[in-house]
Amino acid sequence: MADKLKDAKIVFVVGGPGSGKGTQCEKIVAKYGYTHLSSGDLLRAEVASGSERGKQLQAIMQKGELVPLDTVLDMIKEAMIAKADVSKGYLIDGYPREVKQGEEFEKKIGAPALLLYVDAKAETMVKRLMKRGETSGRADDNEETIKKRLDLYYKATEPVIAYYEKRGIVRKINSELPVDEVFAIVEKAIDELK
Ligand SMILES: Nc1ccn([C@@H]2O[C@H](COP(=O)(O)OP(=O)(O)OP(=O)(O)O)[C@@H](O)[C@H]2O)c(=O)n1
Ligand SMILES: Nc1nc2c(ncn2[C@@H]2O[C@H](COP(=O)(O)OP(=O)(O)O)[C@@H](O)[C@H]2O)c(=O)[nH]1
Ligand SMILES: [Mg+2]
Repeated sequence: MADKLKDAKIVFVVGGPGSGKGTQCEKIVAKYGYTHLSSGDLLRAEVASGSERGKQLQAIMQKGELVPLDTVLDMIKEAMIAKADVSKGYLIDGYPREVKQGEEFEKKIGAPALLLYVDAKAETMVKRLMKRGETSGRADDNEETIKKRLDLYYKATEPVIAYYEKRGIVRKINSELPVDEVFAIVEKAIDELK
């Protein structure tokens, strides 16, 4: 099964909550036809299905904590395999959240060619999430959970960036700029891949 993914072009999209990962991924999809897999969206779909597993996930996500590694990884892998015949490449958005998640991904699926590090100040991220929370309907877009998500990001996810920097595949994107200017930097990084 995993053979299907052997030569897949894989891009990790990493950054704090509200940094603009999803926004940039949409633009990459429109221009390059990559398959966008947001780990958070996959988890929210499971919650929305009302399954027993979904109920457990909801409780964890509402607290801003990380769901068990295998759960997310299995979902991503399944979704990747489903698109393997048509996909030009994969944007893995919001994953890995910790170094261990990256290691397991590489064992079970493959190595990333690029890590897009979407970088914004904490203050900017909080502002964007509070604004998004007005309309997103997301249970975790509230002040208390946002704070926990940020803390966990700095503690668990920033080390992921250092880990891949040693391999020379990190491209840091300043997402304080307007969306289109951010995308101009993103395009350069994606173009280098071809
Ligand atoms: N690999 C992942 C991805 C997501 N989550 C859970 O799903 C929640 C929402 O994830 P995501 O949508 O990626 O949220 P953020 O990164 O906070 O940012 P955004 O929604 O703004 O993209 C996280 O807080 C966490 O509880 C997780 O445990 N493991
Ligand atoms: N000003 C500005 N706002 C942005 C930018 N990128 C995203 N946003 C806004 O910030 C919020 C969070 O963006 P999203 O893509 O969901 O971020 P994610 O949490 O990293 O996936 C959204 O409401 C966007 O409209 C950007 O580059 N500039
Ligand atoms: Mg997102």
